[in-house]
Amino acid sequence: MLGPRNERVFDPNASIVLVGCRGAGKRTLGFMGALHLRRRLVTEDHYFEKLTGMSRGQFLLQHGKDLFARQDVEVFKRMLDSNRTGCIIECGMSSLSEEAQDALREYCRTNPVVYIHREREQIAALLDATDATALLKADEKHRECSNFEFYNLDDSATHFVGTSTAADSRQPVPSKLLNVREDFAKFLDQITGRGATKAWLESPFSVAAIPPEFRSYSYALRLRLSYLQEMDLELEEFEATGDCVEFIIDQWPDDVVEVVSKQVALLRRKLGLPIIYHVEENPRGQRRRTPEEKNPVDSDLLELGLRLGVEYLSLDLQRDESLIQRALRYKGRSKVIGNYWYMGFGAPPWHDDQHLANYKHAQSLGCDLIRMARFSTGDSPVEHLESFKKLVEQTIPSPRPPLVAYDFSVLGIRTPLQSKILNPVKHPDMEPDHDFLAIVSTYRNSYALEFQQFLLDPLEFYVTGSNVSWSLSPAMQNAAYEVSGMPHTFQAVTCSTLDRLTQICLSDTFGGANLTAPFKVAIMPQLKVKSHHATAIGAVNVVLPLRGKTSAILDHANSRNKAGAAQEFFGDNTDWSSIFTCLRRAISPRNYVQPSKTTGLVVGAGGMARAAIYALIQLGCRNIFVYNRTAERAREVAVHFNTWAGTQKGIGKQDGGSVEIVRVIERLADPWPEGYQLPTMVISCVPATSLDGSPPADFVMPVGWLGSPTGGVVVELAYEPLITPLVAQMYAYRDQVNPAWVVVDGLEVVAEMAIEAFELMTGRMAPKRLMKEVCRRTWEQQQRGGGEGESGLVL
Ligand SMILES: O=C1C[C@@](O)(C(=O)O)C[C@@H](O)[C@@H]1O
Repeated sequence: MLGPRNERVFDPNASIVLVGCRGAGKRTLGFMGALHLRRRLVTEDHYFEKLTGMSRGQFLLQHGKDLFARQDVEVFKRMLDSNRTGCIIECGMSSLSEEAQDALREYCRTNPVVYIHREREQIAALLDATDATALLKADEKHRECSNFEFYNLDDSATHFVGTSTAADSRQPVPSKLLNVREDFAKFLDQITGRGATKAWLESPFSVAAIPPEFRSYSYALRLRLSYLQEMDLELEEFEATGDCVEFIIDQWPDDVVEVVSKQVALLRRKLGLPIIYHVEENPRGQRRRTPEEKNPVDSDLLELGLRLGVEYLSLDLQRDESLIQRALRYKGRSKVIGNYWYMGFGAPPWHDDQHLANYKHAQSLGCDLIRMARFSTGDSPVEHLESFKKLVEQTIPSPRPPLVAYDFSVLGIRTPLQSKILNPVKHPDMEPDHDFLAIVSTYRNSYALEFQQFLLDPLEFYVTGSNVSWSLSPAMQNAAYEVSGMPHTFQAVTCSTLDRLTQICLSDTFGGANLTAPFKVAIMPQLKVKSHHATAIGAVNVVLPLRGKTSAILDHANSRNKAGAAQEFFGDNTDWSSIFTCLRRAISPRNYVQPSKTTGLVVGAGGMARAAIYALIQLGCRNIFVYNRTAERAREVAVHFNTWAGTQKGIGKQDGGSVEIVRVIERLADPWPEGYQLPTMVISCVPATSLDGSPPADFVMPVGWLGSPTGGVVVELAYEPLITPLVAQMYAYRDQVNPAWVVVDGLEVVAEMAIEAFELMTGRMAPKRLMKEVCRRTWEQQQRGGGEGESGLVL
């Protein structure tokens, strides 16, 4: 039997329609979505005016209610019809009419129509009290004429992941709506199917590039709705405790749709992991339900998960046929994990033909992954499961859906590493409680076991360059290895010759290195593979050994954390991406980049300045100015990027000629270049201490360049001292003149670099909060004249 046709895979460029109540945040999300996907934003009000030549209010006054209603629906339909691709369409009040809803239902066949909603109390607070009840009631209809939904979680539902020592009262405030922006971008990437491909093309070794089922080992953190509801959990503490999270719905409160949507939004925001969405048929501790009672409820809940755009839907294939068919028809771009659970005594042994038949059936239904778990009473030696896995490999030609299979008993799963992928794990603080997998290991312990069983090897990692003894990276990386269960080591090694660097890299236990001067550019010719960002910048700061047995990148990526000979290396650049992350986090909605208008200023002309320019380009900025004490070097950098931009589709000319997106400012005394807005993004990449006998740059902004009425962001890369002349100037300016300036200090950026380097080097999510804390703590210890950062080796 074949699975039903998937009804919700649309052309990736199909316009996305946003519907929902007034006050749900459609306009803001529409704006953010259009920026993220680089699409045109069409709003109903604007479209009405464009077609009729007057606003809706004016039309109503002039033509009366009946004509207005007819006109409104006509405009609505035309708006949908003439903008079928390449847009984000924000619907206004018209979507409350029946005729418009019919049109939306029709549109759902070809395009994503997203119902935007948020906590009812919040909407009610925004609306006129008399309106609120009626509007919210009418709003419920939107669920029936949409095919996706996005729960617009209040931004304050997450606090900024930062540190809290006294010195931090000056920490940058994250931009308002940053969380919402990131959640919505992730949602759009999922429903358009562009997320994984984009990550893979840009940086094939990044965590996001390789889905958990394609990693050499991966773990799913089990989180039950009942835990989340009953326990007062700080979800941030679940950071980096799995490769994905399995959200298990095991109770049905009255407002279950609201509760589940909100939990999915919270998990997405706070854990940042792919979600496996599972609706449990017979949860322990709950009353047994009749099939008539449970099938419709569970079927609706499965559909809700798919509407919310979860990455994986877990579907029990021993359930009612119509429930299975409905989920498969609606699957969209979510991957379906087809499950067979044998939970009681008398489960067929692994060599029973039933299991292979089950696998084939799940495959024929179109499942993307297949999961089989079997209650075992000592009747099933480990070898049986292993032979079953081999049988699948030998009899089913590839590509075949990845298999997750394990034995479990009343004591939990047999061993944490039974299945290679999506092994269940729990959070260390969590009681086993009423989980049928009574005991499962934690992520850390399971991962540590991989090393104990020699599946992975302890490796040596480095930060190296001519001046690294004070690097904060060893403290951050070693702390991260410790909490992640990795027996690796990370040390600072002062070295300045390529020969010596090559010697380090050729060791069988070399895991990877962070590079600083003088290697970032000099190493480029020696690298077999580079990310395309590193190629564009012309510099790398992360080097990894390539130990795959084949030339496939996936094979190399999955050989991380393993020792052995490596002759070839991969290079990437986390300097630009960490600056990019810090800028994006700090920029306010009023200063969102508008390519033709927004201006950026980069101070310096070394490797870091190149990374900063590239970060600005990636943010969409096309007016970038560079100032450097030696203007000649700034000119070289400008030529590099202008030539590169000329070869890029969407940035420069199609003929490959040079385009001027980077320009040089010769002197600080010069007025800001005429015809350009004052800068709203400033990145200083010059040292604030004296290096090699030359005087410190001590850069401060000429006051005349600081006049942006909407303020902006200043990113300072130096952190010796932390309060550089520029940071001090900006604090004062912010306090006395314009509070709309945000200052990001050097520790914030260097922690972000280390986080991204950890993920590239190990393929695992970094414990971000911990690394940020260790960064500040180590820096403070160094200031007091001691601490971990000092212990670099000199070679
Ligand atoms: O600039 C930095 C920071 C760093 O030098 C460190 O010490 O952690 C490591 C470099 O790779 C990175 O480019």
